[in-house]
Order: sequence, then structure tokens, then C-alpha cells
Amino acid sequence: MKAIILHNMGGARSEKELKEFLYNMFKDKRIINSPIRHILAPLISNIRYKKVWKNYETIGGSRLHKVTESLCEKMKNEKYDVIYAMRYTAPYLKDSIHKYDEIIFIPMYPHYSFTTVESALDDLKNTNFKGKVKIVKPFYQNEEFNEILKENILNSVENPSEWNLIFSAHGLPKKIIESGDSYEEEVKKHVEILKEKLPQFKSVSLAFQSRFGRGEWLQPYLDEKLKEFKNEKVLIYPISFMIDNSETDLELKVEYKHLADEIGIKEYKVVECPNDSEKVAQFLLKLAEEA
Ligand SMILES: C=CC1=C(C)c2cc3[nH]c(cc4nc(cc5[nH]c(cc1n2)c(C)c5CCC(=O)O)C(CCC(=O)O)=C4C)c(C)c3C=C
Ligand SMILES: [Fe+2]
Ligand SMILES: [Fe+2]
Repeated sequence: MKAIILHNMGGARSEKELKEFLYNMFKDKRIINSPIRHILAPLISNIRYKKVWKNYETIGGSRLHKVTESLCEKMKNEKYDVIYAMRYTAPYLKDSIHKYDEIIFIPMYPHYSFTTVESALDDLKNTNFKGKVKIVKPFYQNEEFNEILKENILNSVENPSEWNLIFSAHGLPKKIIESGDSYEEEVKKHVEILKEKLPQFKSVSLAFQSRFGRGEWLQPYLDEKLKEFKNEKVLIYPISFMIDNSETDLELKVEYKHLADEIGIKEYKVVECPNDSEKVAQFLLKLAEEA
């Protein structure tokens, strides 16, 4: 039996699941590169989940699972089972992969990073799966994908010439980039590709969201970038994600929106991720076939 497996980070639908997510994430050597992460993981997750869950509750938890499930449903076909697995919350890869003889593995990230794609590949290796494996590579340069993004972005506003488009990428500690992670380079190339496809906008820029902890992260930070747009209209596109999750629904649409209001931004809007659209389903099937 063959399967296409969509692999993502995981999302928190309950307080318990948020604790599990945080614990697993901080235990991951790709996220915390410290020999004492086994001590840090329970400490940080225990302190953080209670504080953060209150905010998750305002959006009814993460919709990452639900939308991914719907995407799998749309990708269903006679040749393959289409299922999903998550890195830090159930359903875990080790619990489904051994049913199959052959899998096509799709890390659901447009750009490479040690913290995302490489961590997903660690998850795959850790299953000790002995069947045939094909892996879909990061696809930010794919023309069909970028046409989907372009259409998505243009459909979000009526007069793009009045709007400043900000591509918001998930941040990463500078230290990780300095250790050889190509994420920043790929994100910048991706923005250049999309900028050329979207000359209609008043301006196009890149910023990084959700800095965490101390230390320097990729810059410019989104909160600083927003300050440039007092009395202007700002459209945000979350460029690191395929599917909406707490980073888009909570961080961008609630927390950064609040900041935008404080700054005096005239209008602030966040574009939906590609999610479970028919076009994305067809695009991912094609990537799987070509892998
Ligand atoms: C501690 C460092 C973190 C790094 C590095 C990081 C990279 C990174 N994350 C995503 C995508 C997602 N992250 C999500 C949640 C989330 N991420 C971190 C921390 C780091 N992420 C935390 C602590 C959390 C939990 C929320 C919080 O406590 O603030 C999610 C959302 C899950 C959900 O519930 O919907 C996604 C998706 C990418 C793409 C990335 C690097 C490129
Ligand atoms: Fe994250
Ligand atoms: Fe984040």
C-alpha cells in the first residue's frame, strides 16, 4: 500500500495539547541546541502553556489539524492513501507509517530550515521505516505554487495600489542561520520572486514575526516594520506557512492587529494561507507524482 504523508509541526486544540506541543518542541535538538534541553523542556513548557493557552482560547484553538484533514480529503485518489502526521502533537508519524510499503513524504514548508524540514526528516528517520521513501523538497521556487499565492494575495484587496504588502516570515534565531541554515536566503529569494509578480502594490517588503526568548532573531522584526506605515493600509501575507494556525490566526490577526491599531495603521488585513483549496490539493499531488 502507498501513501502520501503531509507532515507539519503540530497545533494546539486544547490546553493539554499545547503543553504536549511545547514540551516536544523544546526537547527537539533542532529548536533548542543545548545539552540541558531535557531539563529545560518540562520547565519552559510548564510555565508557558498556562499563560499562552488563554490567548489560544480566544480563537478556539489551532485550526491546523482540521484544515490539514480537509486537504487530505481533497487529495484522495485511487493510487494513494493521503494522510497527515505532526511533529509535536498527535497524529504521530510512527503510529501510521508502518501500515505502508511505500510513502511520499511532504514536509509542509515552502522553505528549508533545520527547525522545520530537517526536524521533519529526523522524525522520518526515527521511525526506522523500511519501505520505499520519496521526499518532496521545499517548493518556494515552483511557478505553479507562486501563481496560487499571487492569486490569493490579489483576491484579498480591491485596489492593491493603495496597499503596502508585507511578507511576514516566521522568525529564527540568528545563531541558527550562522550555523548554516539556508532559511533566510530562501525566504529572501521567495520575496523577490513574488515581488516581481505583484507590481500592483504601493510597496512590498519582508519582516519576521514571533521572536521568542532572548538573543537576536532575523530582522527586521514585524513590530518595527509596522511602525513605517502610520496612516497607511497594510496587507500581510504569512509566507512561511501552507496552512493557517495559531501563528496566523492569533499572532497576526489578533496580536499584531492590536499593535497596528496602536500605531495608527489605517487598514490592516492578513491574507489566508493556501490551506485546503482545490488548487493546492492538485499542486501537492503533482509534486508528489514528480518526487
Ligand atoms: C523557540 C523557538 C522557535 C523556533 C525557532 C520556531 C520556528 C518555526 N516555527 C514555525 C511554525 C509554527 N510554530 C508554531 C508555534 C510555536 N513556535 C514556537 C517557537 C519557535 N518556532 C512556540 C513557542 C510555539 C507555540 C506558541 C507559543 O507558545 O508561542 C506553530 C503553531 C502551532 C499551532 O498551535 O497552531 C507553527 C505552525 C516555523 C515555520 C518556524 C521556522 C521557520
Ligand atoms: Fe514556531
Ligand atoms: Fe512563532
